[in-house]
Amino acid sequence: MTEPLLAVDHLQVQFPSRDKREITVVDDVSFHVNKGEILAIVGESGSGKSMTSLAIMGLLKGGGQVSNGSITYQGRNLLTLPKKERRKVNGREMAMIFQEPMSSLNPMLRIKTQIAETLKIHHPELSKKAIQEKVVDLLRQVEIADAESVANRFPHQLSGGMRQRVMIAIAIANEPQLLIADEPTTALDVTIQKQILSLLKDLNRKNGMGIVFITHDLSVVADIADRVLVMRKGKIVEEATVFELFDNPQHPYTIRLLKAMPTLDMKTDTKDLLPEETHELDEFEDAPFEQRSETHFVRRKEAARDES
Ligand SMILES: Nc1ncnc2c1ncn2[C@@H]1O[C@H](COP(=O)(O)OP(=O)(O)OP(=O)(O)O)[C@@H](O)[C@H]1O
Repeated sequence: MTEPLLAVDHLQVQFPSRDKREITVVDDVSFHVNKGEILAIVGESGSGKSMTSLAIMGLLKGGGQVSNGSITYQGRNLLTLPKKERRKVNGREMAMIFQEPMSSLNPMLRIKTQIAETLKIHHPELSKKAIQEKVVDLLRQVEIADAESVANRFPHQLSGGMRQRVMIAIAIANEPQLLIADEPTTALDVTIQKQILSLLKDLNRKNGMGIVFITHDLSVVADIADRVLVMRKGKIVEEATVFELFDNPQHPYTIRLLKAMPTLDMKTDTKDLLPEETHELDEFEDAPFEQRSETHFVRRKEAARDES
């Protein structure tokens, strides 16, 4: 078997508490990401998804620490890597995007300056002209039409969707093999959300970039994931391919999450739903066709069947 891109083994993350006892927020978590794969981590708020990804990136704050386990990226344990080496990994080999791009963009700097900075850190040999060209090229890669003009703007002059595209441009600037996307579409409206998902899928296909996609939204999982981890209270309760998860969920928590998701597949199975949930389902069935994200899933399933 080929070596995975990322292997997380028995990861434990703890925070100190006032009474000096440690609070465990990620508990004995093990999983891997293969090259070119999209792995979704799904679970309710507080289940430990973000803490897992921040631990991978070495970005835990507020006293949070990896207290046990290992994180191996392309054969190297990131937890024991010297600081200088570790810094080289972030941004160059793996990158992260967040729900709110404004928290990562500097409001005082033009978009071109911010993208150029990332390029310069990892490629000091590039000339000014080469960097300028690469900035525009990156904006085009994230499907920004008027790339030259956008490069000259400040973050507040862009819409939320455009800012997320800029963040993706910064993340992919040095062609990382792994992108960690923490709820990158949650703050966006449905249409823009779909465009960003489709962009990430394209980048995954074209560049073979592995993606860890963190979300609480199962319709996003159905749309984008190859494999899924379900997290609850800091632990992984289920791991499956996307098709297995939706067709044959094993853990009661996964089943509960799926039941809370209005889908066409579940249209005929409403016996376990509360009256208000059935009402929501009725409303959903009246919703425009394109809002029914499960149709993507049905299409994906058909395509996978055709391929095999
Ligand atoms: N500074 C901190 N000190 C102690 N506990 C913390 C701290 N920051 C986060 N936590 C706890 O860690 C747990 C996991 O949080 P995490 O952000 O990983 O959840 P999540 O699944 O990503 O949820 P969300 O979708 O809301 O971001 C939560 O119970 C949270 O309260």
